[in-house]
Amino acid sequence: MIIAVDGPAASGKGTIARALARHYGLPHLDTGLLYRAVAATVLREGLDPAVEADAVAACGFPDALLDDPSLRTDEVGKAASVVSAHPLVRAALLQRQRRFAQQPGGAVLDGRDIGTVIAPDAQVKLFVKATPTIRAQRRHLELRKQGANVSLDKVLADIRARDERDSQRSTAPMRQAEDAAVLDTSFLSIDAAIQRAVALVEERSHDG
Ligand SMILES: Nc1ncnc2c1ncn2[C@@H]1O[C@H](COP(=O)(O)OP(=O)(O)O)[C@@H](O)[C@H]1O
Ligand SMILES: Nc1ccn([C@@H]2O[C@H](COP(=O)(O)OP(=O)(O)O)[C@@H](O)[C@H]2O)c(=O)n1
Repeated sequence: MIIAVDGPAASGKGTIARALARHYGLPHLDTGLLYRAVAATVLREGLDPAVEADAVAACGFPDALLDDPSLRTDEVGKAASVVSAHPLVRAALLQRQRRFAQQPGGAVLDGRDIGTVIAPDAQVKLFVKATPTIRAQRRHLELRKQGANVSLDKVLADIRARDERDSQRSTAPMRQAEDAAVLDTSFLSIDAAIQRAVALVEERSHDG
């Protein structure tokens, strides 16, 4: 079974995807990390995320970089959103994600375009969302725990800018697949959101 989990920043899609992978004993890929690895490589080399050739040159990053906690910073997230708009960057990362999705036994992937581009035939597609204010509060808390000193207003402005860039780009924009089930986590605890996600997977995987 392939489970595709998409949604905007800090909606809770990673938390849900990890929990589903555990529940069903499936491997999980956080595809945002691939774009973050490209972005971190570009920034480290003093190159410009907005220049497509600079970002493409960074697509050969070593696998070990995916475990680096510095990929989780806000600065890298923002640059990831910039590099991910380049069609050649998306093309360079496509096969790796498709191979992961199509491994025998299935997989859980989370990102922005899993249900629409990477695994359009996935048996189960979830689109996880929450209001921008709630997502900003969650991300703010996370950044504070990392020791970052940033205001809630700034985090909210960044979330809105990222939503805009991710949904307006021409290649593989973030959007809900027509056959995706929406899971709004705004007023759900983490446990309740996971329970709801498992219930949706059960419903959908028995449908067809
Ligand atoms: N339903 C929820 N209620 C409260 N906090 C949540 C919920 N889901 C996730 N979080 C927290 O919000 C932050 C972002 O969640 P995450 O799953 O990483 O989002 P995404 O992968 O969509 O960016 C994390 O700190 C996570 O623990
Ligand atoms: N499948 C994906 C996953 C991430 N991305 C991009 O990568 C950026 C970082 O993704 P992420 O999932 O790590 O970010 P968060 O949602 O955790 O903040 C996003 O803003 C997207 O621009 C993408 O374009 N396609």
